[in-house]
Amino acid sequence: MTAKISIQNVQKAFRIKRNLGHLKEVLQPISALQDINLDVKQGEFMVIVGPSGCGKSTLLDLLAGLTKPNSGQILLDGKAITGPNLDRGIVFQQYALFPWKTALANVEFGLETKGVGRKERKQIAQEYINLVGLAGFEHRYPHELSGGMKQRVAIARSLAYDPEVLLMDEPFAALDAQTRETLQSELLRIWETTKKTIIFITHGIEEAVYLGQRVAVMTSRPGRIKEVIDVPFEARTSEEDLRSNPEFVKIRHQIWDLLKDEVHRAQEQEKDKTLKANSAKSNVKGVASDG
Ligand SMILES: Nc1ncnc2c1ncn2[C@@H]1O[C@H](COP(=O)(O)OP(=O)(O)OP(=O)(O)O)[C@@H](O)[C@H]1O
Repeated sequence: MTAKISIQNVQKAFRIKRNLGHLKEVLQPISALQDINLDVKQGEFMVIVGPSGCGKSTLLDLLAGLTKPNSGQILLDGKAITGPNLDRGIVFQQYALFPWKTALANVEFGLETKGVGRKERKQIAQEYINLVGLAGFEHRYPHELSGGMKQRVAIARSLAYDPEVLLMDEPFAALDAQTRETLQSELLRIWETTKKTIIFITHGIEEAVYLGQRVAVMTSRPGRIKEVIDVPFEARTSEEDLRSNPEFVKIRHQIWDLLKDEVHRAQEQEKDKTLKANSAKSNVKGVASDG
């Protein structure tokens, strides 16, 4: 069976400006992703977890078609992704809602782009407002909604134009712990209702195990897929408290075992980057005062 999404030998590097201690800046390549291979099945909930700076958002941008790989390709239903398209919905950490539009009008937005007529647009948008549990709040503006509610609007907006795949980049990271847990279980319910293929990016191991049918663990930069872990829970949306289930705890440990060295390495890289930046700054100061 063809995968819904197939990431094949993907590499991505950026050229960054570096000041090497004299006033001239040079462009240096930094490798963000290296040899990423991953297939996601139709209707699957795939979570990608990795340390800070390992290239998770870079991978999501590639899936969204916002940037292109330096080599390799990403296929959606067997066809190469060449740019952004309504076949992929994106939910970011920051809500990215239009502040001058109501919740309903925000959800209508993608449908407008798709050319759906006014009446049908309203009706579909209302359905998705209801699906995300916001009935009664459709005429509120973003500034009148809590963080969790704004994120519900963002999810409704991405689903309303019926994308093939939902791409989510740390969508709950900015929310408080209780709102986050509520939205996690709501998202599972929405996933079961809509049967969408979801690729969800997170730092959080518990979030990954709770949401994912499979969890792809990434290495520190340059990001590679270290291992893909199966999370074999049948009824994920059941009332049972999955988080205290011994199997859940076991998988959480297994993922932490895979991640801890990577997190350590990522922290060292971060320290190194800060030290280099500081020493470049003081060199520049030195050169400037000498002159
Ligand atoms: N546009 C860009 N130009 C230069 N470097 C970039 C650019 N985007 C990302 N990078 C670098 O690529 C690496 C991966 O970044 P990315 O944001 O994808 O990581 P991440 O895993 O999403 O991080 P975090 O978890 O902290 O959000 C980082 O070292 C980052 O500094």
